[in-house]
Amino acid sequence: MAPHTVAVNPNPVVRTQDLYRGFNGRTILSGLDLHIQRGEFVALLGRSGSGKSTFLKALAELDHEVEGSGTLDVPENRSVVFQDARLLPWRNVLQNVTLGLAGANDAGRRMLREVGLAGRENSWPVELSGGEQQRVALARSLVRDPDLLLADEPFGALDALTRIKMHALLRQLCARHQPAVLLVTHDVDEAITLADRILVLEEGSFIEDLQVDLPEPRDHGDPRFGQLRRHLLSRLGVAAH
Ligand SMILES: Nc1ncnc2c1ncn2[C@@H]1O[C@H](COP(=O)(O)OP(=O)(O)OP(=O)(O)O)[C@@H](O)[C@H]1O
Repeated sequence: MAPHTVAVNPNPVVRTQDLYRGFNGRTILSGLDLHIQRGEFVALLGRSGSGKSTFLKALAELDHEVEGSGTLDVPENRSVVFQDARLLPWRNVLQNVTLGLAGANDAGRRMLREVGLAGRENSWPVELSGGEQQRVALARSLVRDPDLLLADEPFGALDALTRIKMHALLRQLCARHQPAVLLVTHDVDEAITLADRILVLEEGSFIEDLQVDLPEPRDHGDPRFGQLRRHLLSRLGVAAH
């Protein structure tokens, strides 16, 4: 596991420099520098309240109420997935996927097929399970072919089995569509399973920036998986057993 070194690429998809964010005079992010390259899958770990969502919202430019400074370059074409699917209940599945996109029905159907929901185009959100709703949310994000996918605990509300299926699906979809990804998660195993690179945020700074050089699909029984898990848990202040 080598420390991450940023490849020389003059055009990262995401670039932050000296990024500060705070609330009511309290600093949450204190001068973050980060580059994310096209196709790079980055997971962001950190204790509760460390500022993970604040950082993700900064990249999504959804943080209007915040105090801040620094440089932020993010692509226009970006999608955000949250813990809840946030589907419109009065639109069917296909309409939710293609919301705001004219003439995208064929692309929407293709995307629904990719997430395993072919034949459910005319279903209503209320007729879907939580995992299916998150598949629709992923389809809605990826049909826009985003340069940047921002995901804030997207599987946090799902049961363990569905989460495993969604991990495989997300990896496949990202390999195919190649967006840069920032995934915020509390789950160390999820981060190691999915990411090319893992950041740990603590007291406003990245205290870890690790490249995950494990073969795919990632094997939880691989001793290197366990070693990385122990290291990350200790950096998060949790004793691993
Ligand atoms: N709108 C806000 N107004 C004031 N303080 C805020 C606001 N949003 C977040 N904070 C504070 O900023 C800090 C970081 O919050 P943030 O939600 O980014 O943490 P997090 O790492 O995502 O936490 P969690 O893992 O619990 O979701 C917290 O102390 C939180 O209370």
